[in-house]
Amino acid sequence: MAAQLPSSFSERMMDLLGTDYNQFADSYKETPNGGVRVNTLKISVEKLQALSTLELEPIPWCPTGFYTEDGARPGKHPHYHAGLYYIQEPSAMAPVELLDVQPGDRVLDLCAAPGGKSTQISAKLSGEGLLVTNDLHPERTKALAKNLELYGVRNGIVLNESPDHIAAAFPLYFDKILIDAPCSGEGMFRKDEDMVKQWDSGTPAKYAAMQRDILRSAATALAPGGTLVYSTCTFATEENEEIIAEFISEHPQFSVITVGGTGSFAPGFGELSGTARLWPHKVKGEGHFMAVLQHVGPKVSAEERDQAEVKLSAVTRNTNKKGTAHIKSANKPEARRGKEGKFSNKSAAGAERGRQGSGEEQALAAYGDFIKDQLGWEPKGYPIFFGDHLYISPLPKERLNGLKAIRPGWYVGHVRNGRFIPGHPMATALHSEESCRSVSLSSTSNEAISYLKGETLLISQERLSIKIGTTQKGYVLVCIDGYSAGWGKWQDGVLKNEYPAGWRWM
Ligand SMILES: C[S@@+](CC[C@H](N)C(=O)[O-])C[C@H]1O[C@@H](n2cnc3c(N)ncnc32)[C@H](O)[C@@H]1O
Repeated sequence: MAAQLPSSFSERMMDLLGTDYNQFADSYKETPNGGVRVNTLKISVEKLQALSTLELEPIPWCPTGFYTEDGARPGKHPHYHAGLYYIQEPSAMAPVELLDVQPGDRVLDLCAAPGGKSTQISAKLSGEGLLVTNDLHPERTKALAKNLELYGVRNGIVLNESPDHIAAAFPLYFDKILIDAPCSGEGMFRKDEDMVKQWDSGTPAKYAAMQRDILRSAATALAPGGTLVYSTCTFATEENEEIIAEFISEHPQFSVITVGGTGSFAPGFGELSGTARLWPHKVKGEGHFMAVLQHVGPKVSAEERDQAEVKLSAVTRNTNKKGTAHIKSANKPEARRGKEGKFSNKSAAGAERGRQGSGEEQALAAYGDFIKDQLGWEPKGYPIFFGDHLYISPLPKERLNGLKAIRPGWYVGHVRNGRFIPGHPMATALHSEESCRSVSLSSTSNEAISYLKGETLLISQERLSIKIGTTQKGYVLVCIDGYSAGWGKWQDGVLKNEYPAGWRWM
């Protein structure tokens, strides 16, 4: 690391670490470790290990994470463009492991951009349940949305909201919440010199105020019995143990689950020894802090919580003197809104169409034709239109009323002149066997890179995988080593490239 550590930072670290300080300071002479995390939404760890030319060394705290060797350029490989792995700092893979996400959970990632941890959560959800992923800063939500798309997430909603708005819209709603808090970033000094330049001795106190507010909002949105993981990439105790101690004293319904002192995790300081730290002089990774907070209330299933919300909203409506419902539609539980909109279910589709008017009805019909021909199966979820653009969402539209949704669900495409044009994110989330037409390009051939550069390819008819009863002409799912990367349009031996300009290989 070329930049000098600020002297007030070094003095504080000497006080904190005592005799360990010299070892800590020496770690700044070492090169930071690089890492990749396998995207198990698309490929298993074993298959990636067999396929990849990268030298992969396991990261102890993340079964899907691997150190990459010095000088490796994992971003310059077609596998990266097929979303097979996410490039992530090794310590940053730890918080989601501690959140213990299970398929079917409702998960909120409150401070999520650019999306490293959200993509990790999605992989653990395996397409079941819900991920609401959020960032306060509008510019940063663009990268967040793009990463969810690159990694093939179908059950994610991207918001650009303040945590208190989210808490008001989803009270007692989530099984798991991650707060990867904005922080003074001291743990990243070795990796990112800009963090050193932006730091002064007042920085931790400034962030502590934000962290306090974010934690309070998260406590409101967590369901009884739920789990909240709070993490930072900083060393300052005022952003770590002190914040957690204050939170627990204000919220006695939470307790700290002990992880510090187990495996690679060093204990937190003082009474908060159950919280965990990753130290750059003790593990191969940058500095991190994590606290696992458990709501002590009895666990209640999502369905029971929805039922309770229905009863509660009925009571509040009845006791409201003006006789009007004062729970905004954004708070209505799914149970009151019936089942998911389904194109094959005539009654549900009819109701949906009735609400949406004839333009959307026609657009849904065009979409229905497309998926019948291209997929032969129907994606699960609620259809949500933004103009001509269609999303398939894990939540009904009304659930998102009043919230700034950057992506209300899986973007499947748009309708132009009555025809459905599939979107790039639809392709990246499909497995080759889920598309009636596909072609696989080898990552070791020039073809894969030509495709990623946006070039037209010559592909003979024999190379297409076509399901019985499907015509050859039409949209083709283009895969790299068998894993989806985008669309092409095939006719008479020519594959017209549909890889979007903003995503191309440079
Ligand atoms: C440490 S970064 C998150 C990194 C991300 N979790 C990942 O793994 O890629 C913290 C994020 O919090 C966002 N942020 C800052 N203040 C916030 C707030 N009050 N509410 C929500 N997000 C906030 C920042 O824009 C930043 O993207």
